[in-house]
Amino acid sequence: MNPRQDIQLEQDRVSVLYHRLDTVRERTEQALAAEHARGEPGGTRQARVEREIAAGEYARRLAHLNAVERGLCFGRIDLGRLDESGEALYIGRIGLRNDDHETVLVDWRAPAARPFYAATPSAPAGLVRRRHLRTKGRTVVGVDDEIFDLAKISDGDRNALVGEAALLAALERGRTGRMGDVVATIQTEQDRVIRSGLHGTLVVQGGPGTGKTVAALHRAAYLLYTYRDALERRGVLVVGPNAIFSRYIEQVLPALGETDVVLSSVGELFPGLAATHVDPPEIAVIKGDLAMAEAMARAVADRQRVPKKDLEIELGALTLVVPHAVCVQARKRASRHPHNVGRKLFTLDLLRALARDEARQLDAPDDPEDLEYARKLLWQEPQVKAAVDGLWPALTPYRLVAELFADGERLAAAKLSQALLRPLDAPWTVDDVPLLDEAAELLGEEPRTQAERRAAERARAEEELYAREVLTITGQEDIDAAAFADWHHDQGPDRSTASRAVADRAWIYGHVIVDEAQELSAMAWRMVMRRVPTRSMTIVGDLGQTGSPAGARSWGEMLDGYVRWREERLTVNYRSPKEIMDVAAAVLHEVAPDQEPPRSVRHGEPPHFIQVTPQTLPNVLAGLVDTPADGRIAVITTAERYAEVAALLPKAVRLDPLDSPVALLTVTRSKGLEFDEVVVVAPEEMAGRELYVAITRATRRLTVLHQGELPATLRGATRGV
Ligand SMILES: Nc1ncnc2c1ncn2[C@@H]1O[C@H](COP(=O)(O)OP(=O)(O)OP(=O)(O)O)[C@@H](O)[C@H]1O
Repeated sequence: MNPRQDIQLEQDRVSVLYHRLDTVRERTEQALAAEHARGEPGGTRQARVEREIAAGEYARRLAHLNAVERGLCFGRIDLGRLDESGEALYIGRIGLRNDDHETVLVDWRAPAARPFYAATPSAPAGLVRRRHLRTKGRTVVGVDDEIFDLAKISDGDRNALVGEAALLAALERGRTGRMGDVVATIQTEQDRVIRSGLHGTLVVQGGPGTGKTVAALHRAAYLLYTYRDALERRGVLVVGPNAIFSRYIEQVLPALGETDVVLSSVGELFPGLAATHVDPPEIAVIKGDLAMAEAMARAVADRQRVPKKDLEIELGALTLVVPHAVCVQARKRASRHPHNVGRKLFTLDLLRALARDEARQLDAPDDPEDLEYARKLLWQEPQVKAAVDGLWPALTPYRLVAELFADGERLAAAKLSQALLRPLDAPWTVDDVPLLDEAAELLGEEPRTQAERRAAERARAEEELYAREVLTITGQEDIDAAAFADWHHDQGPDRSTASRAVADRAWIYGHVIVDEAQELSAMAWRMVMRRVPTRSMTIVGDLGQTGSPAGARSWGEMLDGYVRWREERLTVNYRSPKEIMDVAAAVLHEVAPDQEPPRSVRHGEPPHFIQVTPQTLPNVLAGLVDTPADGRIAVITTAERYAEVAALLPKAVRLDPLDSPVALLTVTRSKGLEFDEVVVVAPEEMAGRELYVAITRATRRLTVLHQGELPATLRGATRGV
């Protein structure tokens, strides 16, 4: 068959698949419309609930069907023989069946699709051919074949790329400013990461551009497909380095049909706060150290005081007294509990003692009911409240941490450095967030919230009971009563698992993915681990790129205390051409000699090195960013140089870095992103690891502008160029 016939053959098949998609979509739309039509006001509560749940399910299904329009089918595998007797499976973004319930399209995540990604010439997994279909809209524009012929395997084939032509075509495309999915071209080593089981902690170590982020996101989609029952209710959390990064990746999962995943950065993990400020390195190191957990406990204990002598409270003509020993005993009893729970016990003990003293002074009989009444009255006295607040105040995490850092004596009591001192109204930093979380654990809930929670639990139990009844009456016992109650409680699909999870600090996720994980401090790990007691996690990062002074130098250092983890490595760089990666490898060798640089799959332009002076920098920079380019440019510099360079690029600063044709970023903010062209300004002022991150953001062209002498590692590289 010649290529045109192949394309025609596949076009026929792809047209059938789109036709099927249209049919399924139409049927779902009709079913949804029918549910809405039934939705006239009135009817029993039970009927309304049934309608709502069915409509929600259809709406979800419809959104999913709409999401897979682009690139519905992208692959075909042939098993057995390449003639009529062989079997061909088509691989796509979702699974489809015909009216006879036969599979006509295999979901990329289904076990049957696995050979499409995992087969190599030396281990073809029963395949005789793998075919990538290139489509534009609904039209097949090309096919790329790999024929597996065991007789002709060479050594080089053992490391072969899956669908090399399709892969290279995907990599050559200009970047859009948003990460896209790669379902059609997932590589074998990435496939291993994606399909690794749900249980336990998987660490994925890989150099820049090896597809750690993209593989982690496809893994989320795979896990949700394969373990939907286990994950749908608890949800999946993806933690990234900052909000720009979250926006950079936010389209990947919806394009794979998954919308119910929480994307967050460490600065956003405490509900109600979105911290972006960063501390100076020496402060970040202190706040990130695990010793901070004990210091926070000391800071809380410091807010649980007793007077040096007896406690005396003047109430009109009376002076009520609580003996010192009673105060000490009350504190001892209460301090075994979280602070805000302890406050209640402490208060009760003091009120008891005060009521007894009052009765004694008034010669009143020692009657338990009278005493209880007296206690209640005493609690209404402002002097009593003020005394308790002075000794054992009700605290929120914000108040505890803000007052700790604003008071030298409190810092000293917690055995913390005075370097942490700052104004009471200082903005919250990213490194404060794990401390607020720690504080929330130590403080426990405020009594009022606890009462609210109990009420909510009662209401919840009633809802589940009601849901069970509805499902039994309507003969839908296969639907999970708790999920049904959730849905009903939330009045439809709007309040999804994700939106409930985001708002609840104590939410426990079914799986947590941490990206750029090398940047997390020990305290940040402590916070993340609270959200996933099962330790079902995927941790992706690169120890060669650690920028935070409180970040990881080894995975064991951060993780061994929590879990026994397994590791996969990604070794191929899909982002930067070999010429750029060679320069990066020299830098890596200097800063992290134990880390292996990834192998690039493409060739391109060698990097350009230009020496500038303060006088020539504006013109040189303007020349680089003004030249009409067919892609997106990032200018990357240090935090110290940012303002100076920003003055030269006012437009770049005004626009969103992900949408602007020219973006200006500090190294920290460029983490995880990529651009067609990168201009590095002031490499001589960057730490080695920063330099490594900056130069590995480029997909096509790298220009390095240096004023002083080039860093030694780059000097070697220029000689080779
Ligand atoms: N199998 C693939 N097919 C097509 N493109 C791919 C594939 N794997 C990775 N890429 C592309 O390579 C680029 C780098 O991927 P990604 O950002 O996931 O790498 P990373 O390892 O997270 O990098 P970094 O450590 O620098 O953040 C992205 O544009 C991604 O889409």
